[in-house]
Amino acid sequence: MADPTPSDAAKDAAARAAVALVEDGMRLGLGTGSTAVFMVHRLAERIRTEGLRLRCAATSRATCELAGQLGIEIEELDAIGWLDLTLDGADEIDPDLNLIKGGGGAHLREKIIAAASDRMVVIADPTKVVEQLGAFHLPVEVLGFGVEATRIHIQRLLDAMDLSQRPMLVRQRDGAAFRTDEGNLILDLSLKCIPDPAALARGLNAVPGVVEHGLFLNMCQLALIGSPDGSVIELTRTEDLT
Ligand SMILES: O=C(CO)[C@H](O)[C@H](O)COP(=O)(O)O
Repeated sequence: MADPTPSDAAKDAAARAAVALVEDGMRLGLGTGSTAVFMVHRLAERIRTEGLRLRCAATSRATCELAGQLGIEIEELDAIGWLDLTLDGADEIDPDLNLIKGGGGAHLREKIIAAASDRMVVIADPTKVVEQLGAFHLPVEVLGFGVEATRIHIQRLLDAMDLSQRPMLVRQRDGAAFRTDEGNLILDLSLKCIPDPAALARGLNAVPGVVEHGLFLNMCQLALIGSPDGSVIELTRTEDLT
């Protein structure tokens, strides 16, 4: 196996800190992505060594498969009902802990799981912390049916909001359109910056054919930012401190 990179060490540090928040009997949401992979491994370790009894729901097929390989039983969200805590990665984190997610194309299930949790804790390396959201492309999951009409609606919305935008691309993988776990397409929006994420979220939510976008606003209560030296910084929302 390749030596761990500084970025791996940072992700693992954040993952360890997040898994330390897990208590026996909890109902957990397990996120998706390379940082979440470290978290699932660390969680499996704690289950093995401490015999934690947990009920877990996964945000993607990939996480479900990994958890299964590591001996973590995954249940349907509806079988559990509600979750105490969700641990997930992010593509960008702003000072209010608003997020862009969906780099892995799993943001639909990720948002449903996070919204069904008392608490969402995000884990990341320092490259994900930004002053303003938008340098990372914003993923928008759309139905395949009428995708061109949906694209035109979104373009009009972006024009009306004066959000500069390179051509909106249907995400590709292995030479074909990428399909999400739900069988939908993803449009990646290159916006450079998003001055008013709430207004953009409202606009996207109103477009027929949009299934879910990657803006996670007011959902995350704590971000754990790992560093390659193993230290972890905790970020909380400024409004939660007052
Ligand atoms: O939203 C996600 C998947 O849809 C991931 O959490 C996000 O892309 C971060 O991934 P990584 O930890 O690999 O950087």
